[in-house]
Amino acid sequence: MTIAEEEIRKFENHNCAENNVFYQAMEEVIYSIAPLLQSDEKYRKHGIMERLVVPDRVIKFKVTWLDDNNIIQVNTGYRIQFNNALGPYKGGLRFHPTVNEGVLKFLGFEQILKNSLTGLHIGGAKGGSDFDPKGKSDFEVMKFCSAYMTELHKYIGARIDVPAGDIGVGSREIGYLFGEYKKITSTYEGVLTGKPFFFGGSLMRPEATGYGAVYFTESMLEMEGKEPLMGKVCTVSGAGNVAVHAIEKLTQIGAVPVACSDSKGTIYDSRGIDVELLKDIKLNKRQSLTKYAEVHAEAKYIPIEEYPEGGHAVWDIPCYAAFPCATQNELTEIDAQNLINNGCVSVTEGANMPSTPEAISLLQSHKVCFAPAKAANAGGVVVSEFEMSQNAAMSKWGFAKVDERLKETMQMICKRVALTAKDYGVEGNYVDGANIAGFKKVADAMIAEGI
Ligand SMILES: NC(=O)C1=CN([C@@H]2O[C@H](COP(=O)(O)OP(=O)(O)OC[C@H]3O[C@@H](n4cnc5c(N)ncnc54)[C@H](O)[C@@H]3O)[C@@H](O)[C@H]2O)C=CC1
Ligand SMILES: O=C(O)CCC(=O)C(=O)O
Repeated sequence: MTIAEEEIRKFENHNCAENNVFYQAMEEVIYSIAPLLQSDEKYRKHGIMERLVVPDRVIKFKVTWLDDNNIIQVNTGYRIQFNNALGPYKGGLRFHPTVNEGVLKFLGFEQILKNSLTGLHIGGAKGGSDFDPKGKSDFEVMKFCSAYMTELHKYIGARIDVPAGDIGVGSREIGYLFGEYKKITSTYEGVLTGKPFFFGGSLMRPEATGYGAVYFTESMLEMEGKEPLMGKVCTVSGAGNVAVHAIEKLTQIGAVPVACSDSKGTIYDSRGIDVELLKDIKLNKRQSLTKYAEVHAEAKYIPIEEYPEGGHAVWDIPCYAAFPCATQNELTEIDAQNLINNGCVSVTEGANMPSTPEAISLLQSHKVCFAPAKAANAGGVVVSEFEMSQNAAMSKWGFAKVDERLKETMQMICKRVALTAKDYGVEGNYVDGANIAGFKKVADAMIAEGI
């Protein structure tokens, strides 16, 4: 039995229906770090994996709120504080009907290693609720956020745990959450990141994840001796915060992002996505992507039901570089095969774990440059940490400073991941490089801090 198999066997009890995505994330990490466990016995001796896969605490609570018809609604709220060996717990909040403990454990676990890769002092956490903001009025979202914070405020603080946004949580929700925290605690502190700029947010936090994924890709392509993105056709899935800003940065650097998607369908616009229109439809008005095709008749809208099951229309559009920026396991083996058949050279994960393990193996075996989420989408949490620094110092950084530091950090992460992969005999494998480098730093801190 190999070390990886031995380790995976220890954690078989985590493999149940609710934990399937958590188990998927954990299994990938164990396979990647096996050479490290083999070469340095201290990690097993100190039971690092055993300690890392169990969150420090899982906070689960009832959220009761009144809808616009004065009917009582009940949701479940969570905060999973996973690991604070490197700094205060840090990670987003997701509001989506699919949220459960298993999904948040996967996201929190990934966040530990992602935050470690940034080189900043931030631990890993994730939280959220099964509340669905879709179709709710602003007032209902506000009431839900207030009720959620009524419970959450007991567990967070600028030096304890600093939540931010994720799916379904943008600056509107962060604003309401911050307002309630301030009201309950009478404290004006950097307890949340992703705040609107005019009351303590950092410039560029909304753009950071998407921009960062593009910076990472440019760096990876250069390191792998591939042509840069300028002039190249790109495809992006999703149409939320990460996707829109990836499209915006691609457009700024002269690439041609031709596609985006939401849970109902895909837009293909061969002239390049009109990013201002997309922002207005998805980020301001929260409308369906069909509106895009109503304005630009030349663009094609492909409803999800018109594409064969098992694959996704967005990955069947020829591209040089693909950016999955929607949600977990949205890029399947069938999609990977389509990308390969169409000559795709690189795949960058803007979303968290958007590619299935089978898709990753296939892409890597065909030498497609593959940038895993925990490295490539770290830009969001990096600028969140910049926001924490600015709040702590009561200062404000200009756009150029944030952008420059974000770019530098993404380049540093890319280099560190590539060099780690090389050191461990898996040159070009950014998945293994990211897992080993991320794990090693947290593990060393856990050993140094004792049990
Ligand atoms: N917001 C951030 O700063 C960060 C977000 N992420 C990850 O990026 C991904 C997207 O997050 P956000 O853009 O913030 O969320 P968002 O709520 O702004 O947007 C999500 C988008 O994905 C679309 N979507 C959902 N399910 C889909 C599906 N099955 N097929 C196609 N589109 C689908 C939605 O319609 C929406 O347009 C998530 O995996 C999140 O965890 C990762 C790092 C930071
Ligand atoms: O900005 C943050 O604190 C967390 C962002 C996040 O949730 C993520 O990186 O997945």
